[in-house]
Amino acid sequence: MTVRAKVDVLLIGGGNMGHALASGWLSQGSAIGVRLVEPAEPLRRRLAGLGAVTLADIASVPASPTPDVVVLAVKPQQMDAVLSEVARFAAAGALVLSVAAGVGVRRMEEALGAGAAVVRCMPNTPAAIGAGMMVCVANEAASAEQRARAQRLLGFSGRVRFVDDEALMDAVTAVSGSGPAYVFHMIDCLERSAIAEGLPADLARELALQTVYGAGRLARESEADPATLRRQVTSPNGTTAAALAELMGEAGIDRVVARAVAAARRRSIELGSF
Ligand SMILES: NC(=O)C1=CN([C@@H]2O[C@H](COP(=O)(O)OP(=O)(O)OC[C@H]3O[C@@H](n4cnc5c(N)ncnc54)[C@H](O)[C@@H]3O)[C@@H](O)[C@H]2O)C=CC1
Ligand SMILES: O=C(O)[C@@H]1CCC=N1
Repeated sequence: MTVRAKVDVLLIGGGNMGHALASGWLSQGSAIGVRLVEPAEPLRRRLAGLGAVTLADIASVPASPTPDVVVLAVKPQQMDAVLSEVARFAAAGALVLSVAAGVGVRRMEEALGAGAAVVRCMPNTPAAIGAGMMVCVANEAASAEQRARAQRLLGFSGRVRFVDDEALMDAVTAVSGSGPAYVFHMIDCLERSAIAEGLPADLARELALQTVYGAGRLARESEADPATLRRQVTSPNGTTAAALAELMGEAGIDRVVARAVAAARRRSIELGSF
C-alpha cells in the first residue's frame, strides 16, 4: 500500500487540543502541511508562527486542493455546525478525523452523508511533544490507505491504537484523554506538600516534576509492573510505608481514582447524547 509522503491537514479548531496536535505536526519539517481554521485571532497567530496557513472560517477554505485529512478539534457542542460545513470535503474524498469527546462515528456519518470516511480519535495533550496517546475507531468507508494515513499522522504525536469496539471510547477518554490532568494535579499536590514541609519553592517544583517524570519513564521502560516498582521503593517500616498507609487507606487514592475515572466516563457518555 502506498501512502503519499506529505499529509495535507485541514485543522478545524486551534484551541488546547488542536494546538497540541498541530504544534507537534509542524515540528516535523515538511512531512505535514497544516491549514488551520480558527475564529480567534490570537490562536491563529500562535500556529501561524509555527508555519500553519490560517483562516478565520470554514467557508473561506477553497474547494481545491482537497485536504487528505480534516481534523475536527472543536467542542462536542460545536460539532453539529462544523460537521455540516465540512461535509463538502468528505464528499470530495477527505478523511474526517474528530477528536471530540463523546461524538460517535454514527453521528458523524449521518451529518457528513453517505460514504464519508470517518475516524473518531481520542488524543491527549502530551501529543504536543510527541508523547501523546491516541486511540481511534475507523468506519467502514475509511479505506486501508486512509487508516494508514491517520496512523502515520497521529504517530508523529505519540502512540496510536485502533480499536474495533467504539463502546470502549468513553473509558479511553476517562483514562488517557483526561488522564494528563490527573497527573498534573498530582504534580501540583506534591509540589505544594513539599513547600508545606519546608522546601524552597524552586526545589519543590523541581522535585515534584523530576519525580513524576522519572517514575513515569521507569514504569514504561522497566520490565517490572508498577506494583513491583512500588514495592521496590517501600522499605519495611520505612518512610514510603508511612506515606502509603495514608495514600492507600480506607478513604485513599485507589477509591478516589476509581470514582474520578467513572465520573469522566459517565460525562463522556452524556456528551454523546447532546
Ligand atoms: N483539551 C484536551 O486535553 C482534550 C480535548 N479533546 C477534545 O478536543 C476538542 C477541543 O477541546 P479543546 O481544544 O480543549 O477546546 P478549546 O475550546 O480550547 O478549542 C476549541 C476551539 O474551536 C474553535 N472553534 C469553535 N467553533 C469553530 C468553528 N466553527 N470553526 C473553527 N474553529 C472553531 C474555538 O474558537 C476554540 O479555539 C473537544 O471536543 C474535546 O473533547 C480530546 C482530548 C483531549
Ligand atoms: O475534558 C474534556 O471533556 C476533554 C476530553 C478529554 C480531555 N479533555
